[in-house]
Amino acid sequence: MQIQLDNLVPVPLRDKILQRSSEIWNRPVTFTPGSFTKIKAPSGTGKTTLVHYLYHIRTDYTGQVLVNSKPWGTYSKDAIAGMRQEQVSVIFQDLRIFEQLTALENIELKRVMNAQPYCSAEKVKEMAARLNVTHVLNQSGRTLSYGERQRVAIIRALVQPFQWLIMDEPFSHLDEDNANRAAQLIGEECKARKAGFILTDLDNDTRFAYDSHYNL
Ligand SMILES: Nc1ncnc2c1ncn2[C@@H]1O[C@H](COP(=O)(O)OP(=O)(O)OP(=O)(O)O)[C@@H](O)[C@H]1O
Repeated sequence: MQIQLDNLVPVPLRDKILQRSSEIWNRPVTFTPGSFTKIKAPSGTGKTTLVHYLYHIRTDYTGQVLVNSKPWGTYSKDAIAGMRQEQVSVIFQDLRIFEQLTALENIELKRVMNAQPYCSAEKVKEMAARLNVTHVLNQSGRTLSYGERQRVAIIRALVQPFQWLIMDEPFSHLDEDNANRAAQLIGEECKARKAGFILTDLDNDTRFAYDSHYNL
């Protein structure tokens, strides 16, 4: 799955963006399949906006987001749903944990979406143990801490097949040890699928051997 940007500019940020230079906005960008890609930007400059455009849940932009050379908007709802099940996974900044479900149910919901689940239930337990959330798997989403939610959201994103993983500040609620554990797991899972990722963050970091860096 190829993702490209063609002179993408968010309508609400148009004036601000056109006053400065950016390595993402208002220019052609091709994300190389399989590459580990970091997009760095200060708070409030559009990281979450970009992630929502890449996952096609917001479309208030000029220019285009191209998926396999076709604008997102030209795909049918079924085709988009299929791509979100098989080809592109996401970790939102606001995590989107269903509070009426347990942590494990949040993960299972995604795991069994494919008739042939990509991950076994056993594998979920292994990932939970690696990220130190085994003890909260049966706890209500409502009562999870933000750090626990973030780790559950990471596991949930990793139980499906994907060619691209899109992550919006995925370690923002984690201490150093848990962030490193999560990064290691994400890196392994991407390599196992020969998948790439696009990660947004505020600062420089050395958690991954990034193939590409962009300033938003
Ligand atoms: N739907 C919208 N309509 C108008 N303005 C918006 C909309 N969504 C976000 N903004 C504004 O766009 C700017 C960028 O927001 P965004 O959430 O993308 O930034 P961010 O880089 O992810 O920030 P943070 O690091 O604080 O999470 C902010 O000034 C925000 O107030």
